[in-house]
Amino acid sequence: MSKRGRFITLEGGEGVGKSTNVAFVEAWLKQQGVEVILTREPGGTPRAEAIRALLLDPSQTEPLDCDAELLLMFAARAQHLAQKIVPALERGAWVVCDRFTDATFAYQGGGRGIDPARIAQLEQFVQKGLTPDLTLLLDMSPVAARARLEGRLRDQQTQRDRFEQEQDDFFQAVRQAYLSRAAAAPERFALINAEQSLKDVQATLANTLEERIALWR
Ligand SMILES: Nc1ncnc2c1ncn2[C@@H]1O[C@H](COP(=O)(O)OP(=O)(O)OP(=O)(O)O)[C@@H](O)[C@H]1O
Ligand SMILES: Cc1cn([C@H]2C[C@H](O)[C@@H](COP(=O)(O)O)O2)c(=O)[nH]c1=O
Repeated sequence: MSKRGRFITLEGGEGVGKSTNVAFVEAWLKQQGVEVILTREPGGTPRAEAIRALLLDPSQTEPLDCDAELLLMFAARAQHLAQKIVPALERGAWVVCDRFTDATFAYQGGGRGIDPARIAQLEQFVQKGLTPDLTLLLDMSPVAARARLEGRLRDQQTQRDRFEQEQDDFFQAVRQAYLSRAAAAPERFALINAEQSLKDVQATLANTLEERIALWR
């Protein structure tokens, strides 16, 4: 039987560079000879991506209830875990995921104000104890990150999704919730200053991966 793979997540607010750096982490791990599955949340499988579209769609006029939003996040996660993440880890592949449950604590907890104890109940119900081995938290000021995001939206000519339409105070609360979680679990989290140049962010990521992976050998 092959050894269980490792589960690495990237987290942070909007526009901090997760999509850019998740690809860097994948390439770095592949260079070490590891089989890597790159995925994202909400989404990662066809049915979970359908739930993502519902969650991000900015065109619906009917407001989305906060509890419904929370449950949809966990419904997508249950599908993603069952169809993709758990089978990959069990056959020994490493899974690199752009956002996971820390995003729920940050956005639905910090941003929407849902009691973290209720989120923790759903986490236990859906994940049954499965948590990431390493979480790379890309941290920067939401105001500076918004400027980056605006550039990307202009280049790609896309409109803001339902979360990207939130105001600065929402993203400040998201950032604080992420930082509190990182402070409470330093053995799992690595805090990365995302305000650096891309070259420096990626050098920090490579050093962090090297150090943390050495501890797993
Ligand atoms: N360190 C950096 N310095 C300057 N620009 C950067 C840096 N990292 C990423 N960018 C640019 O910032 C923009 C946002 O990056 P990216 O799409 O990777 O962020 P994201 O965190 O995935 O955003 P979202 O949460 O909306 O998915 C992109 O145009 C990207 O090229
Ligand atoms: C997993 C997860 C995500 N979200 C939010 C955060 C983002 O605004 C979107 C996903 O878009 P991205 O461009 O892929 O970052 O979903 C959330 O609110 N709660 C979650 O659990």
